[in-house]
Formats: sequence, structure tokens, C-alpha cells
Amino acid sequence: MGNSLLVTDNITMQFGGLRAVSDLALQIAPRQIVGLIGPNGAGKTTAFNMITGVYKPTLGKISFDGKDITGLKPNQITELGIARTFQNIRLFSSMSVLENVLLSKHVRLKANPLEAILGLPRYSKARKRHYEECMELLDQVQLADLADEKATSLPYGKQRRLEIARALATQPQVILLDEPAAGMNPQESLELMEFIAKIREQFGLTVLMIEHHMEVVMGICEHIVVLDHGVTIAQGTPTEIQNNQQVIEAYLGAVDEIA
Ligand SMILES: Nc1ncnc2c1ncn2[C@@H]1O[C@H](COP(=O)(O)OP(=O)(O)OP(=O)(O)O)[C@@H](O)[C@H]1O
Repeated sequence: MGNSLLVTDNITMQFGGLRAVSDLALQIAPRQIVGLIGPNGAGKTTAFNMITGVYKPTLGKISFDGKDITGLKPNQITELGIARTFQNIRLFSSMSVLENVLLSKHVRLKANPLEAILGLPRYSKARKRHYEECMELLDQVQLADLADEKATSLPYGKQRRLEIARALATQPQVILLDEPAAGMNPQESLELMEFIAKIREQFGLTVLMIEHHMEVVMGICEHIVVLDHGVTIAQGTPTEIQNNQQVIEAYLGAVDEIA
């Protein structure tokens, strides 16, 4: 636990009579890629919602970089360095690719409102720097040539990449990806895996991802956590998970589905 960047210390989320997540204990090391899997309704998104401050856990504690972040607001958690993407792409449809990234980057714009209203030089300078940083980010994720295109006119795979770029614009240490390969064909999934591996290196990121595509999870995650009805039924390496009888029975159904 000493070397962990993100720790959930037995977090539980109770919705009325439903215990959506029970005693989830994650210990994620810096730069690790961890997969959170399980059947529909297992509690994966609820876990993300607790980590990102959408819900306060009913029980348990969340620490990030040694600090207790339990119960902080989503914007405070983003500012501390945890970003996320969503299951359904949430881009601003009327805005360009660049504008979508600029909007996320705003979290890091250090200027007081008066400077902004008056358009004082310090604010203009900060805005210019932000513009340059966003263009550089788009270049790093190979979307720079599409900067002025309408975000929603991009092919699906690139919209997903833009979503990740928006999360990266907040300069996170940890990124939570909610089903990044949803709706992708095998070729797009492969490219996504390469992309995630690349940004982990480039940005020194720690990644926690929910994913149903087993080839993506098994191909990229170093550690996998399996939830079923809110309960953690297994944790381990891809090989350990693939060979875990309880996982096979509860979730995967048949061994050849994950081969
Ligand atoms: N705000 C809420 N109020 C009440 N119940 C909720 C709420 N959010 C989630 N749930 C319930 O908690 C359980 C876990 O849901 P959750 O969305 O976390 O599962 P999941 O593993 O992400 O599923 P999926 O793979 O389908 O996205 C479900 O039974 C869901 O209906």
C-alpha cells in the first residue's frame, strides 16, 4: 500500500436497499494500468462515481497521493489530478475539436475573474499559453490536423480519442476510462490499446479502466479487479483472472470467450 497512488479502503455504496458496491479495496501503483470488469450492474460505474466525487461512499475511505479525498467535490478531485471519461461520449457537439479541449483546460487557468473581464495582459498571456498547450496536446494525440473540425463530425474512434484528450487537458496523474472501447471494431480496439499504452508513457499516467472488450482488458491491463453484484470476486494478473473458476462462472461464462 505504501507505493500506491490511488487507494480505495473498503468503499461501499448503498442506494436504499441496494448495496451497489461492497468493500471495494483497490491499491493502484503509479503508472499501473488496472482493469475493472464485471457483468452489467456489477457496480463498476458506481465505483468510478465514488472515486471522482459524484457519490460519497456510504462507508470506507479513498486516498490519492497520500491524501484523504473521500467526499470531495468532483471539481476538487479533478484539480488534484484525477480525470475521467464517460461510457457515453460527452463532447460539446457545436464546438470544434480544439474548443472542446480548451474548455477542459480551463480547470488549470489561473487568473482572477476581474483580470478575465478586463482582459488584462496576464489573462491574455495565460489564454495564449493555454491555446498553445492544447494544440500541443492535440498534436500528441494525433488530432492536431482536425483542430478546427466540429467535434461530432469526427469518426467514432477519434471522438473517443478526443474525449481522452479532454481528460488529459486537466493534467491528471490518474485517468479513469469508462468503457473506452465501447462500440469499436477490432481494428479500432487495437489502435485504442496502443494509444492508451502510449499516453501512459508520454504523460506518466496511472490508468483505471472499465471495459467489456476482453481482448482489450487482457491485452493491456497489468492487474484486473472483477466485481459481481458489487462484490470483488477476484483480483490478479490477466492470466490469474482468465484461470479463475469463479470469474469464469460468474462473468465470463466460457473459457473460450476470453481466449
Ligand atoms: N444513483 C443510483 N441510485 C440507485 N441505484 C443505482 C444508482 N446508480 C447505480 N445504481 C444501481 O447500482 C447497481 C450498479 O450499477 P453500475 O452502473 O455501477 O453498474 P456497472 O457495473 O457500471 O454496469 P454497466 O456495465 O451496465 O455499466 C445497479 O443495480 C444500478 O441499477
